[in-house]
Amino acid sequence: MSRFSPPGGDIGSSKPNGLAKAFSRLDIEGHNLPPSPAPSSPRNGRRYALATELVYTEGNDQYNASSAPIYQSATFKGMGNEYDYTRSGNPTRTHLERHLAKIMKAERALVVSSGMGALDVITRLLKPGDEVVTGDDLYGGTNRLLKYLGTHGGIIVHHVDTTTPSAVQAVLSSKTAMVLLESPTNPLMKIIDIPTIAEAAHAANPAAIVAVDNTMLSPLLQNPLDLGADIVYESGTKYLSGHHDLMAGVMAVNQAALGEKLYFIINSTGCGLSPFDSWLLLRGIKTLKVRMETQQANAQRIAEFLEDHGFKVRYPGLKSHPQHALHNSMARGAGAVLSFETGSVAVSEKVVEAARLWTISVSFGCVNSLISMPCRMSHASIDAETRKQREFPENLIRLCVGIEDCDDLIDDLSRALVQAGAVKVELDGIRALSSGESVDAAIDSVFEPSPAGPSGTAVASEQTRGGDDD
Ligand SMILES: Cc1ncc(COP(=O)(O)O)c(C=O)c1O
Ligand SMILES: N[C@@H](CCSC[C@H](N)C(=O)O)C(=O)O
Repeated sequence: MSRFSPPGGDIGSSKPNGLAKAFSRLDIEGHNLPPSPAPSSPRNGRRYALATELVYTEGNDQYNASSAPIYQSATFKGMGNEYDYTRSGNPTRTHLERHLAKIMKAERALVVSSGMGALDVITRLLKPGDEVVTGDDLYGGTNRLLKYLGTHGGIIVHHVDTTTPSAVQAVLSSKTAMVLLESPTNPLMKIIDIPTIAEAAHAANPAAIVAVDNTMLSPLLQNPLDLGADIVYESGTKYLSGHHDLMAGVMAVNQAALGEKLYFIINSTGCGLSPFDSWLLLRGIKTLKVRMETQQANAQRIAEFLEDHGFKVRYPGLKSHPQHALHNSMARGAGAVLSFETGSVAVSEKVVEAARLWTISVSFGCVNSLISMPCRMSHASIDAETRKQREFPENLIRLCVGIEDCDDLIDDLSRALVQAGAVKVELDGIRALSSGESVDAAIDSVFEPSPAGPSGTAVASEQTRGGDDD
């Protein structure tokens, strides 16, 4: 029996039930959705809104458990049943996968042990001699895996500026087996024209697979499958789970054959998500909308705050973002990651260290706000020479905005900027240093008796990280 179309489709059941019959696979918009623990179409055929789908899952567990049970079992008794061994399939994982297929508007979703695990599964579709076209701003781990495949797997990888479709077009050919995109990119927040590039890739080679990493936005804000991608994947470690308490990778497709290939690799390599992590991820997904909306609103305010104070800020929610309109044509929001520059690596390090509410940490998507320096942390695996060639700003600070009170976040950031000497303190507030302005002078000006600055400025010269309450 295919794991894709089990009878009944509900957790804890191997028998057909009424739901599969009552709800057509095709909704009114023509989405061909899998049998699922959460019916996509209410009785009038209209699709439920995502907010409803995120929280609504249904099962026919023998005790009517309202929370999907965790099938913490490696093996299942019997012969020829739907489940025999958790590497091949587990009811808790299946429940999550069907729920994800629904919210990702996909025919099939699959979950593995990390985002990198998902990319490993996807790139196992390649064979030696195949060409991959990808960006010049990518998550460091993605860059690392592609470099490994280029060195040891006989894959030819083209890193080009994917913000310029003509640069992509120039390297596309019948040998292009995969186009791998992030939009927004991590950490420069560049926006990629997914529909245009997907169309060009398929024109160059109809068999080419366009894979889009949607980690930055989650299915709440962007659906790359609707934009021409063949595979969308995400690090479920980030927004989908939301609490930095699990690692997961998610893939979704609309082509059944492609789904079967990915499933074959997962079963063969044994990277399927564990039952407990599947359950945790299912729980996290339910609050995706409320978390992301608060995080995004905070991010927008913080991006505007930094821009208003003279910093170069990269956030697609800002009108000044060069691809603001393109982003809005593909997505329903700008997400909650932004990056900005101070103009000096030393100053940026001081800002990161001076922040208190903003935890120094890699990753993003958590309810807590995080601050990092990509070149020292998440992107340190890209060697310095390559970063230089790709004009990666070493002084870049990345902010991953959480759900805290936004005024508290801005106060803490203001104080850190002042304390680090990233700003001049003027009569009417703080201002980013212009290029050539001395950091020392700015620091001196903080220590001089000066009129009160903005909120947080007055304490800046007294507090240090690890001070009074640490
Ligand atoms: C954009 C992006 N894709 C993929 C990954 C990999 O995910 P994971 O850490 O879950 O392996 C990360 C971060 O790690 C990421 O930032
Ligand atoms: N040491 C890790 C760094 C993980 S970075 C996680 C995340 N994608 C981010 O962008 O912060 C590694 O080497 O992979």
